[in-house]
Amino acid sequence: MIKTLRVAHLYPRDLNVYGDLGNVITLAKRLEWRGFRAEILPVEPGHFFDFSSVDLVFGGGGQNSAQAVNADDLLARGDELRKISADGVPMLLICGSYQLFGREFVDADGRRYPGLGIFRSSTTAGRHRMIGNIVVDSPFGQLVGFENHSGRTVLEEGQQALGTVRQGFGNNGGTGDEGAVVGNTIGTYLHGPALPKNPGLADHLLLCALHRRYGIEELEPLDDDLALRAATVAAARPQGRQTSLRPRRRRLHHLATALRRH
Ligand SMILES: NC(=O)CC[C@H](N)C(=O)O
Repeated sequence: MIKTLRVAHLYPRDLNVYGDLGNVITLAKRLEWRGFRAEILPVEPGHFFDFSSVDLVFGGGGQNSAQAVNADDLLARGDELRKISADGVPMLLICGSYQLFGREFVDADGRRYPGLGIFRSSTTAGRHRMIGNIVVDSPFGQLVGFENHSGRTVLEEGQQALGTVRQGFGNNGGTGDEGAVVGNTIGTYLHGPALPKNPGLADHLLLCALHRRYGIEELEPLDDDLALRAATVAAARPQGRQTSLRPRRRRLHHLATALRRH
């Protein structure tokens, strides 16, 4: 029987800006490439959903209007989500979802949306949007992505951030931190989507879920990760030295070089 992970995808129609669906696809493919299987379960507003047998939760980003439409529905699922978060079920929340997993989100018109309070954070929308590429130093390596948010998220004393902003705005453009982490629940502003560009973060979430469900202790690296890592290292070498990368890896080399230039 193929070992399977059940992935709850929060409001896939509404909270899915900037290709955030690509995160779910990445989780599924990185499982399949290793002989596992992913069962993606949409959580739709107004529909019953049982989180008790879920192995991983993903929520994408969305406009203020999309957040407003789903805020009450998410709040109604708060007890279940807080319980499984405390039980160690890995979760990745991007931007709009991240904001609603904090204590509250106040939109540009001053409307308050109570959050789940899993992150000890509060978000207030400002007039100025924070848009652009972002680089974050984190325990999962240097994370790269794209951000576009007006919400300024402030972490309370003692609330762990995902990382430190090396380039970009991060939580609020002022405190230098990005994202938030509580146990295996991770919030971040990284769109892009985040996980294809940051395989270390993707595999962290998968390993948490595989260990919790099947006791698996480690994941073998995937060929592309090694190639991408090799390509990135090669790109950092002084120019002029021929790399021995195969054509496919050479493409990755050029990709890594192009990425480093931005
Ligand atoms: N990209 C997003 O998810 C945006 C979240 C929220 N509407 C904001 O602008 O801050």
